[in-house]
Amino acid sequence: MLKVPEHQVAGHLAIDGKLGPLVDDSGRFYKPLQGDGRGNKELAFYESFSSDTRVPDHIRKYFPVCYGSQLLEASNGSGLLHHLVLQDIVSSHRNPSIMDVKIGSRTWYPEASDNYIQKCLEKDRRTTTVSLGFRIAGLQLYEGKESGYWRPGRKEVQSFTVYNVRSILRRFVSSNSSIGNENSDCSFAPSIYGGSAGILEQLLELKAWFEDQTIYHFHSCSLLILFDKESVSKGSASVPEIKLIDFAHVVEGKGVIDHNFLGGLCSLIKFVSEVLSDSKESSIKDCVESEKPGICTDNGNCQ
Ligand SMILES: Nc1ncnc2c1ncn2[C@@H]1O[C@H](COP(=O)(O)OP(=O)(O)OP(=O)(O)O)[C@@H](O)[C@H]1O
Ligand SMILES: O=P(O)(O)O[C@@H]1[C@@H](O)[C@H](OP(=O)(O)O)[C@@H](OP(=O)(O)O)[C@@H](O)[C@H]1OP(=O)(O)O
Repeated sequence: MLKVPEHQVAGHLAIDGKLGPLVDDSGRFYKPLQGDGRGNKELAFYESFSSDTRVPDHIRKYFPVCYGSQLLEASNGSGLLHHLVLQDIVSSHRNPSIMDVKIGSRTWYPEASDNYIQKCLEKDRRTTTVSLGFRIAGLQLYEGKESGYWRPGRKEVQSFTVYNVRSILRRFVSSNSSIGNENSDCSFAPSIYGGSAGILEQLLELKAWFEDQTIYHFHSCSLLILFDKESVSKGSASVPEIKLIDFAHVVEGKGVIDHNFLGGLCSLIKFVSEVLSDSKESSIKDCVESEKPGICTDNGNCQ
């Protein structure tokens, strides 16, 4: 039984009779092949990527598994349509907080039509793409059983400023995220952004590959960043994940590094690093000023 994804945070949504992705109960994500060649380009990328021996195994974990394509009833009732069959990255998470971060200081690419370049340029300037090298394209923050999710709409997301992005990256890893951004406690930063399996280490591993790979240029791709806040707050291990998605505009690298993506990735790494170091500084300060001063451990605890 196919249904609309419960935790889709950006892109084309299969609601109100529109064409969009669907999911099943066995961990599959079905993305309709988009028109004017974008869908075929994305399918061709997955086929090329999955068989490219130049891609190291430790980098493959940052991409969804692709199971090929399948002819399915389109969500907009237009009949049978080819869909990409992908691993549903979210299916193993109960109440995921998710951020879709579109990487790159430009989402257009030289080979695109003038109209497409104009459309992208206008949005890149209006959002934080040009100023930061990335933009938040969508997000949902789980704020507990009572409050549920904070899911800003498309218009609000596209109006985010540099200040908003900085605040959201703090709010994303805060236990008190439902209150104003200025007071986000970033209490989950050490375990979600930090640590050997944290977001920062994963971003740095991806960065090392992008400093060298010249096979692909990942235009208008997103990094999906997700974790289960509830399991973290209960102290159980919740491995935060990053996954690259949306390869409708990937072009050949032709022996040149993807400096557009790499620059945006470095900028995101800088922002995440700042949240992490701020959270450690405030933990040390709390530790020293607490009634029983102790030693502040690496993951921000005071013993
Ligand atoms: N493999 C996946 N597993 C789970 N969720 C996914 C997966 N791929 C995409 N999504 C969800 O769907 C959203 C949109 O994905 P994607 O960007 O591929 O679609 P799109 O319609 O091409 O978007 P855009 O309009 O930005 O090009 C993502 O933000 C994410 O929430
Ligand atoms: O990048 P594409 O594949 O041409 O599709 C764009 C894209 O989905 C874009 O969203 P984003 O990538 O900026 O998040 C859409 O803009 P809105 O979010 O403002 O709707 C465009 O509408 C998409 O173009 P199209 O409508 O031609 O599919």
